[in-house]
Amino acid sequence: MILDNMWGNKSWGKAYVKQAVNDDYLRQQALTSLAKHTYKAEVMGGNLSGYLLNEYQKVHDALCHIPNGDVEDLWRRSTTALPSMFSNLCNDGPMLYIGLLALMNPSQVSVVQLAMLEQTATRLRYTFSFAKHIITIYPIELARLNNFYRLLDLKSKMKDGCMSYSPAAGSLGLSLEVRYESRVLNVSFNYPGAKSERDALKDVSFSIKAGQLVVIVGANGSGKSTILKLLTRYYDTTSGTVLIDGNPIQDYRIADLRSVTASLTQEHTLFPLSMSENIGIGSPSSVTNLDKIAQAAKLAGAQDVIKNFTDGYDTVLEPVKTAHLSYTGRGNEDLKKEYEKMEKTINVSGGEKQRLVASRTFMRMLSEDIKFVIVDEPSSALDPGGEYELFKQLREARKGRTMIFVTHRFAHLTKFADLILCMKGGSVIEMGTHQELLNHEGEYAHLYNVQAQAFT
Ligand SMILES: Nc1ncnc2c1ncn2[C@@H]1O[C@H](COP(=O)(O)OP(=O)(O)OP(=O)(O)O)[C@@H](O)[C@H]1O
Repeated sequence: MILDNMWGNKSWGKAYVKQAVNDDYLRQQALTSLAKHTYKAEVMGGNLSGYLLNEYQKVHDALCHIPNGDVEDLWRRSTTALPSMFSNLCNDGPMLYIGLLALMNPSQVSVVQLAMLEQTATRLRYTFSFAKHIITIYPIELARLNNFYRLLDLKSKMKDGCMSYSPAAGSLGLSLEVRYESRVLNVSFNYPGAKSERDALKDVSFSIKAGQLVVIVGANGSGKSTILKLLTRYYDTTSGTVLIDGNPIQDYRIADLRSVTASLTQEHTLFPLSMSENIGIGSPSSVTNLDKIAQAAKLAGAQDVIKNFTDGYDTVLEPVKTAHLSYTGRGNEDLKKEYEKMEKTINVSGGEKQRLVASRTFMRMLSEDIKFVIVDEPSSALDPGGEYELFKQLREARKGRTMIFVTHRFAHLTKFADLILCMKGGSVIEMGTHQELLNHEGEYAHLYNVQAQAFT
């Protein structure tokens, strides 16, 4: 009985399954999970922390600031009996004392004294209840909230620049629509803490004019993705300079650069949010614009994926854990079935996931003032027809913006490219157009012919 009371009230030793069904609570859990490391690149790259913090604050207010924990954790905290035993003692203790006193010496205790004592005891009980909240719940809640804010306020460790990158800041006489010009001069780079002797990039130089379509090709590990990371300032060069519109990339505010960049990489992932929010978050200011979301889904070929689910755009993907099966209930088949029914997850295939993620990038391209688009192997799970269509739509949605593709399956893309960079061992070994490089009969021609043969 005492153990039962101390360790979680009435559930001690019993088998049970519980589920949280409150929409606000579930959204709070989903938003909290976005502070995890797995989403870091996406949250940073999409400048999403402001939007997510705002959404978190809304749901936190809607829940009247109840503690943020998983369903079992919450229940235990609200029902653990030690504090309530203590507050009961406060209530009953004085009465017990007066009762004993009255038994031993009835003449010393009046009815008024009894009433006053009871009132005092009630007040004390409230005081202890409040103290219980402050002592046990509030610090935990505060720690979780702080953690959430800290994780979402993902400040880059790099020194930020102070120059804004706004449409009026163009240089080199470029038109306002196509101003994202990159020049990489004698750049070498090695990843911080990398064990390899070899630099990831070694004395690389090239120039991309605003509005060009560039394709980077080369073997695994040749440095293709690393170039994109330097051009979007996820890292600073070890030596050499990266210029954006004629200015060193370090001079610009990082958030400004991110705000004009749309990316689609293999690291992009789905969030535990609805399909529509997963797409709409590509442009937080248009997250409720369902027409635009549908247009973005269509461009990425995701509309059929969405139609497959009864709840369509409202389907919540990779939902958070909502149910709890008690330890003692694990051997109980009926309870287990009940639990599995409650905890069923929404699964999408790898290719469907890539289409949904690509919809987010299209959303960004449709709604934001994007100057630079990077695409890094976003289609490994798509069938060849799907990949061809996705690349075609991306090319067409480009509308004069600077765009860089990194892909191994480039045969249907490079003939549209203004510039191809062919990489090997961290260096750009050839650059030019498709025809120039074919005529050169070097590494690019070799890679191209290997791909072409596979389709003849
Ligand atoms: N975060 C990292 N830390 C340390 N080394 C890294 C990191 N990322 C990449 N590298 C190394 O840097 C080199 C270039 O990697 P990069 O990812 O740019 O190649 P890639 O050409 O894009 O390869 P793939 O075609 O396989 O995607 C490789 O030797 C790789 O092992």
